[in-house]
Amino acid sequence: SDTPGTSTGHRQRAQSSSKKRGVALDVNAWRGQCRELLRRMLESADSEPFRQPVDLFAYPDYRDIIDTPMDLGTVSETLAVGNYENPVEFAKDVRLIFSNSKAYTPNKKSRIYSMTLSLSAFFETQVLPIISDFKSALRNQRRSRQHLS
Ligand SMILES: COCCNC(=O)N1CCN(C(=O)c2ccc(C)o2)CC1
Repeated sequence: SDTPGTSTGHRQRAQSSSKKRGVALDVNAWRGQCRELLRRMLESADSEPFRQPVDLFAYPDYRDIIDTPMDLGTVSETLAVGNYENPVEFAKDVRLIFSNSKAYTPNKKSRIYSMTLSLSAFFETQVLPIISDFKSALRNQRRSRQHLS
């Protein structure tokens, strides 16, 4: 505005969440959304083999094949202590669970591998909007900070 002494003319409100195009653009919303997604996966019977680390006494050759074991309990703990910076890092660990299972399975008809397939199909549909909402919130945040005087 041109009234001397007022600075509202060019300053954007640099809020963490602002309404834009009907979506709440909150750069922190992804964490609660990922916790809820994990909760829904953990309640599914398909996640049973993936809730805890692999028992190396039951599968003694597991580490010959798998370099980086991962499980939903570990992902849950990492999220809870704040060690994921964004939903992309979270999705990378969850996807590691599924790629480990695909690498270890002796054949594509194994029961545990088939559980991986249905669980990962569910995961991918649910995590996509979480990641795209986070990226648009980040773009919006950078846009509004950029114009700050
Ligand atoms: C109750 O869960 C205990 C911890 N979980 C496991 O021990 N496992 C889960 C990971 N895993 C496989 O993805 C896999 C693919 C094909 C076969 C035969 O196993 C190996 C077994």
